Amino acid sequence: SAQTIRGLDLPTYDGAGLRIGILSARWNSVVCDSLVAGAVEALTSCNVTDITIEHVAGSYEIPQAAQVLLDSGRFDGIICIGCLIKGGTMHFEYISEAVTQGIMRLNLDYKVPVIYGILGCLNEEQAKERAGVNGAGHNSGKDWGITVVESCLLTKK
Ligand SMILES: O=c1[nH]c(NC[C@H](O)[C@H](O)[C@H](O)CO)c([N+](=O)[O-])c(=O)[nH]1
Repeated sequence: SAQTIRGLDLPTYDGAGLRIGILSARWNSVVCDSLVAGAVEALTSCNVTDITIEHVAGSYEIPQAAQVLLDSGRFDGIICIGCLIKGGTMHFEYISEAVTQGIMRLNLDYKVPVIYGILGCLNEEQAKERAGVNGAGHNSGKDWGITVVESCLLTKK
């Protein structure tokens, strides 16, 4: 069978002493809670113990809340977690684009890793597969936990 080449090899890094914030939307919480758990599991595997978890209502609220965390100066990196599921309107497109641009801007303005963990899904099945809900598929939260440590270590070089 064709070996898939997609995905991220998950090395582990020593993230001891890093202060990591996880900012999660409550919309589609079954998915987001699973992603948060995956991120925490990955961070723990990298010896990160200083983990702060905050919640906002929806993905649209994430960039502003992430900016508040960044302005506190208390974090070396942030993982933004949300799940957008396409509905019957254009809401999905508008929120997704705004949140994506907002998170990228924070990375560049603050020079702090702000990891993009906003799932953009066309249906619930896609969301569950990418969040490892009920053990199905792969939990992308694990990727993001490793990614924030790697980016923090690079930033601190
Ligand atoms: O995080 C999400 N927020 C959603 N909407 C709420 C939005 O993020 C804001 O909370 C709301 O618009 C108030 O600002 C979603 N949908 O509308 O479908 C969604 O799928 N996911």
